This record gives sequence, C-alpha cells and structure tokens, in this order.
Amino acid sequence: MGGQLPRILESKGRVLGQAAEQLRLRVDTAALRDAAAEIEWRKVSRMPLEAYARAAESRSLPATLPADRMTALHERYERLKDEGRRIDFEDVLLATAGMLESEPWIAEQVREQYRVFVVDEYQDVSPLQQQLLEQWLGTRRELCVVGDANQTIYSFTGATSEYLLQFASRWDGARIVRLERNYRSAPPILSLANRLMRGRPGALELIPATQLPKPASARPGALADFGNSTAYDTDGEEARAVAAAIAAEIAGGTRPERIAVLYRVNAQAALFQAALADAGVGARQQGAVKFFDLPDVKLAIVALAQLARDTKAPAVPLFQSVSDVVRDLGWTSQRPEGGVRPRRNGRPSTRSWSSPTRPPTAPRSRSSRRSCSIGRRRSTSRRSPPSPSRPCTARRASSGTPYTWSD
Ligand SMILES: Nc1ncnc2c1ncn2[C@@H]1O[C@H](COP(=O)(O)OP(=O)(O)OP(=O)(O)O)[C@@H](O)[C@H]1O
Repeated sequence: MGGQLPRILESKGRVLGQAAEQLRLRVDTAALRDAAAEIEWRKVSRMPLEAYARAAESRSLPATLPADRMTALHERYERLKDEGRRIDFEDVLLATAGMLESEPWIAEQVREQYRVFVVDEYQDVSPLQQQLLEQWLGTRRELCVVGDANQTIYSFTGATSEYLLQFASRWDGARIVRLERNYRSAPPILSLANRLMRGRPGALELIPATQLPKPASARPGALADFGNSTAYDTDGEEARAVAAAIAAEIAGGTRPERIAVLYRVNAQAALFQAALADAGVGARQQGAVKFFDLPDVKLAIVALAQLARDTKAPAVPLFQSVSDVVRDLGWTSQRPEGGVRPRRNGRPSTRSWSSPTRPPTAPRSRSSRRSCSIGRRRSTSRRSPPSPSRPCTARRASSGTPYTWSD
C-alpha cells in the first residue's frame, strides 16, 4: 500500500525489444510481435512461466524464438517491466482479480456498486476476463451477455467462444434470445454469410429485415447473388482476380462508380490498386489522406515532441530514441509489400510503416478496434431486458460484412 502507482505500458514493443537485446536474441519485429501475443496468451490463460515453458514446446512459435528462447524472453520482459515499475494490460486484470480474491471487502464494495452486468462481444472473452466477471458477480445472477461465436477474432490472444457457447449449460435456466433478424446487410450478403457459417458451432441463420431497395439505375440482378465465395492462395492472386472481375463488369456495362472493393486492412490497398491499374481500371482510395495528416503520424510526432522535452530521458543516440518511440507505437521498419503478411497463427499482420499502427497487443476494446468504419454500438434498451435473476444470452446476428472495416 502507498507509494507511487506503477505506469501502464502502452505497448509491449519497447520492453520486449530491450529484453531481446539483453538476451542477445536476433529477432525481427514480426517475431517480437508474436512474442507479445504469446505473453498475452500466457497471462490471460493464467499460466505460470514454468507451465508455459512446457506448453511452449507444442506451440507454433517463430523460427527465431523456439520454446526455450521464448520462455527466456517472457521472463526477461517481466523482470524489466517490474524493475521499471510498469505493468501491462494483462497485469491490470491479474492484479484486479488477485485483489478481489484476497480482499473480500473490496469484492463486496464492487458488488455493491454494480448490480447488473451486460457483456458485449462475449465470444471474445479470455479465461482471465471470465474470472473477473465471476468475481464481480459473486453469487448473483443478474447477467446478460451478447455475442456471436462466428465473430470470434481474438483466439490467438487466449479468448474463446466456449463461454458463450456453454452459457446456457453453465447458467441453469438462462434465457436465450436469438437475434437473427439482420438490419444491417442486404439479402445477398446475408445469404453468403449464412452459406459460409452453416454448420459451425453457434451459427445463426440470418434473416434480412429489409428487402434490397431497387434504384431505377440498378442493373437487374446486379446484386441478386454473390455466387460462391472464392479463396485464393495469395493476396496477389486475389487482387488480380478481383481486378479482372471488375474489368469484366465494366466491359459488361456497369458504371465504374457503382463498384467498390472492400478490404480488411489498409496494407491490401496497394495490391488492389496495382492490380486494377494493370487491368486498365482507374480507382480511387477512399480515406486516403496526406502523410502528415495520418492519425498515426500525428501520434508519432506528439510522442517524439514529448521525448524531446523530457529532460530525464536517458541519453541515447537520436536514431535509437526515434526508433524506440515509433516501435512503441507498433510501427515496423519493413516497407509494406502491398500484401498482408500472414502471421504464424494464420491471422494477417497489419503492422507496417503505412498501416494504421495501433499495436496488436495494446489494451484496446473491441469497440475501439471497430470504431473506424462501423458503428458497433446500439442502445441496449432496444433489446429485451433480461428478467431479473435470470441470466440471458443473446446471440447476435452476424453483420455479414467482415471486410468493411479496416484496422
Ligand atoms: N430494430 C431495428 N430497426 C432498424 N434498424 C435496426 C434495428 N436494430 C438494429 N438496427 C440497425 O442494424 C445495424 C446493426 O445493429 P447493431 O450494431 O446493434 O448490431 P450488432 O448485432 O450489435 O452488430 P455486430 O454483430 O456487428 O456487433 C445498425 O445499423 C442498427 O441501426
């Protein structure tokens, strides 16, 4: 008790970089990013370092960081963090859970303050977050969770849709409300989403709430069906096929301004633009802004200015401090190839000099992650409220628009 509060690490990048340097590990930024994800996974899974050392043997790790080096890196990262009196986002959760467990009076105080709990995006809850939720709840049952197992995206950092899928069996008498009427997307999108998700655990059968408006200018049948989805081996092949399909559409009479390409991460834009140019199709990137107006560039400039004013900052060469600052913001020194570099866990990596740079390991809520282009929030009052003392779970209709936001 007492003393100075520890500082919260904005991202693990810088401390991990120092740890790797101290251990003389030659690792690139991608491997460090994977190490950060491993640290998150270990901590939200509540796994002590010794247990991780064993578990790491059977995990898929970067070639430069086999199990023993990865474990050593975790250990050094934790040590450096403790020495600097800093805590990361997982520590905040761990410390809160530990406090509620060891100090029942604090748990009581929290429970008095909050009576009813609503958890959104419940498909992406980690064991540690679930533990916290249970500690907040105590013996009460005033809980409503909302989620869609088909929108699970954080498994690689230890989240699991199991809590959502098993909710009814864990909470006897829970009321399940299936939100399958979809107000967001047009019927062809929903029918494609239904086809893609059919048979998966917790899959919903989405029902369009509205029929597609038919402007007079629309070519009959233009949006009647998306046909089958096609997967390509590489981003380049995908971009070329998309460009060829667009060129064919235009040749068939569709006006170019009626065509849009929705992509998942900004780094893909360059590939699409190149493929479209090769196919003789002019394209405009929406949201393209000047370099110094990019939010991430502005952020870096603010951080660098702060560092320049900080008289207590350690005297290190300029390139080192600049590199530390931008690395801390999640940037890498590798030029984007226009494609998305696959992570070892199959998820795309979005870090690059030109991509938005919120670190993938930074503490951020799903809502902030999505805030770029899709309004995710809607007043919960429009949903049926859970009856008191009866936990309810609502499965959300998947939006069916997985490619419309860009990180
Ligand atoms: N009853 C309704 N009538 C009209 N429009 C609605 C209704 N309910 C939701 N919508 C619209 O549907 C869209 C999606 O709603 P909302 O974001 O609440 O869905 P969600 O299930 O939380 O989505 P996600 O699965 O992406 O988190 C919003 O544009 C919202 O305005």
